[in-house]
Amino acid sequence: MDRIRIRGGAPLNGLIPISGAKNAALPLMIASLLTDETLELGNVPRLADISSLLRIMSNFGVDHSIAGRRPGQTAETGQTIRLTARSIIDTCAPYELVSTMRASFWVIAPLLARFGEARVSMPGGCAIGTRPVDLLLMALAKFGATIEIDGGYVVATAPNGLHGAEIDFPKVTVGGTHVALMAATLARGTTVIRNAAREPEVTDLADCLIKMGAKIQGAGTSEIVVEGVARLGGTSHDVLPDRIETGTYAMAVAMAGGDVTLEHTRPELLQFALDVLGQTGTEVLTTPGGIRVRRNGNGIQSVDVTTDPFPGFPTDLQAQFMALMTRANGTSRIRETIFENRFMHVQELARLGAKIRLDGDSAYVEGVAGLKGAPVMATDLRASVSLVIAGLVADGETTINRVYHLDRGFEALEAKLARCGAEIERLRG
Ligand SMILES: CC(=O)N[C@H]1[C@@H](OP(=O)(O)OP(=O)(O)OC[C@H]2O[C@@H](n3ccc(=O)[nH]c3=O)[C@H](O)[C@@H]2O)O[C@H](CO)[C@@H](O)[C@@H]1O
Ligand SMILES: C=C(OP(=O)(O)O)C(=O)O
Repeated sequence: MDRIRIRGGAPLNGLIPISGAKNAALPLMIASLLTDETLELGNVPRLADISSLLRIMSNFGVDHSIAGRRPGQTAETGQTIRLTARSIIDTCAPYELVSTMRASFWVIAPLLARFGEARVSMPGGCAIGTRPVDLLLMALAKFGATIEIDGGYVVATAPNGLHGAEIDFPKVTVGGTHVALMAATLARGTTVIRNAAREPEVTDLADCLIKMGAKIQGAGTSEIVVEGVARLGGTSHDVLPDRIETGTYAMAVAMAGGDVTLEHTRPELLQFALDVLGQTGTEVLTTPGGIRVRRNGNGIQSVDVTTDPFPGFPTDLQAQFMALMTRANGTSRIRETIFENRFMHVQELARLGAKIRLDGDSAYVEGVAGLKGAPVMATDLRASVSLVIAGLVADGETTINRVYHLDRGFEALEAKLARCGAEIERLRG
């Protein structure tokens, strides 16, 4: 299994290109199941999760091709993937394929909406809490689907198609909103989704669905109204920039010090997190195509944060921010309100010398003068990258095991950091 080795101490200076968002690319790829025409997606990141979803789509009989690089494109431009779900031969998503990744469960919505049936294994994904799918199933039942659980699979049927529905989510769910949105596009009549997730990835999916012919209003607000249509067509769409990757590198610069421009990204995708970063004493400036992050000489101030649905502080940046706070002046309280078990990085950060006390949904991080390199291992994607951030300033060598978690969500992580001066390398095998 690959490992990543970092020698801490080097500041970061230069340019980091931000990839397309994993959490937008995945539902966009799934949306291709809603039409028999071709959906062309640009700026798709090269990630393990994308390959895993392509395997699942191939299993259904979806044709796909990855376009060659066009003139003017660089390795950082992202890949263009064309998906055509013309003749679907199977509507079952098996356990072996679905168990590695949460988003793959969402195929249930377009399969049901277009073919009237789906058999999908209960999902996997990052080990950050129990992560039930009750709200997704509640939404599908409201559309008129019959839902049964059989041998670890959700079996959903709607032989006469779906009908529009009033869906009130009792809590904000990104996956629930994606599923309801996709199902609603082909349901007969009007659907109203209340307490919808406002995450930019939901808006990106809605924008693409609208280009495919869907009638959607209100995406990006907490009430989305969808007028069902008989069929959707193909289109071309570029995946929006990855706000979590953007925030991760911004925090890495805040931690290591230096001056880095994050290219091909947009500050409004993570304004709350950037404001928090500003409060830590890091300079954050908007540039024409991205964000410039700078911290030279001054210390890191502790700041309290609470994770919240968008536009609040994202749970997917909580671990990275905690890594930053391990070196801050003073104590920071970090409250996790989205997932009940998203503190798996605490014990690994402690191996590097961090002082963190857990109390219910809060971590109290007392900044220390220095961290010391050590072998560490993480159990999920964002936790793994928080260890990279800590490793950037830890004295000596930090080796991060189980790099496959990082490969799920960070494209060319070592190359992007090494180009800015980090001493980081992948040890293969
Ligand atoms: C692939 C992808 O986009 N993953 C993101 C997505 O995950 P995901 O879509 O799984 O997260 P949700 O927004 O659905 O989860 C939010 C909360 O709702 C709960 N819940 C959810 C569904 C349900 O049926 N019942 C229920 O109780 C969850 O346990 C959690 O406590 O949004 C999360 C919250 O921003 C992010 O951390 C993940 O990176
Ligand atoms: C939790 C994440 O992914 P998933 O929902 O696929 O587990 C994530 O992207 O941080």
